[in-house]
Amino acid sequence: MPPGTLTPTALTVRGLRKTYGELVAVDGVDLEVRHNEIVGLLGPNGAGKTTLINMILGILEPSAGHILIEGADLVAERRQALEQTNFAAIYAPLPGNMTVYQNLRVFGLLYGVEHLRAKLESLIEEFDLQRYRNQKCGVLSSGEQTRVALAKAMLNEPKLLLLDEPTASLDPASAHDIRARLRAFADQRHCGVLWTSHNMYEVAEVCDRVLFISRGRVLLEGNPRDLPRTHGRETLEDLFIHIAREPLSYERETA
Ligand SMILES: Nc1ncnc2c1ncn2[C@@H]1O[C@H](COP(=O)(O)OP(=O)(O)OP(=O)(O)O)[C@@H](O)[C@H]1O
Repeated sequence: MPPGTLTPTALTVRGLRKTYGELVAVDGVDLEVRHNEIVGLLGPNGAGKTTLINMILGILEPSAGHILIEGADLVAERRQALEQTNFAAIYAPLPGNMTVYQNLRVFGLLYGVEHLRAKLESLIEEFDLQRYRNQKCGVLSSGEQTRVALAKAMLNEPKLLLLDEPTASLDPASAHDIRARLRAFADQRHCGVLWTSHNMYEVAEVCDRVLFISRGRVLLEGNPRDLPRTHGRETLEDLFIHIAREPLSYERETA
């Protein structure tokens, strides 16, 4: 494929499975994330969302299945695949004893970002971090730390962005602002985003498509604005609660 040509998908997952002894945490998941697309990964606590994301990040080894990032196989072409990826989550804060600028610079050097100084300035501007640039990350509020984590996640201009509850600690205005920035990032950079959230209002606003996962399996997939009515529910939250309570009825429906 000629350089610069986009592959059909940012992420393709086939038959992905992860077991811990008897427990099947992820049970044969197939999914795709296309460019310019924000896909919500929804499911109750313990459904397997973080396990799935950790396998896509190459942190956890799958028990079975394949992961392709921008067409590169995560096992056979690991470096090429991971170079196209980045990640942000509240449980993975940046080192607290370094300043915002130092953190972004160190990650920029690790990623081999070209014109790093200019890139850092534009991200500091974009994420409204000017006031905190010389503050140690450990003293920032969780909302401020989230903005730094998102700026870090965009340093290498990933084609696949994995976000585990990116707005969980943000006030409603900041969360709205971050959603708008991520939407713009996906559209302008032709990036695919896989986004986990327990906030159904947010998911309906920002996601192009959602996947409901329960007990490690994808039960439903579709447009978050249409899915509730298709399944006889008023809202995405109603649908979520119903699936979480009665996952077996949806397994039969999709079988
Ligand atoms: N290292 C591990 N060893 C054993 N079991 C694990 C391990 N990691 C996760 N699990 C189990 O795998 C299942 C899926 O966990 P996972 O963290 O992926 O869920 P989740 O959907 O991200 O949940 P939450 O919404 O609460 O973050 C859970 O039952 C969990 O207890």
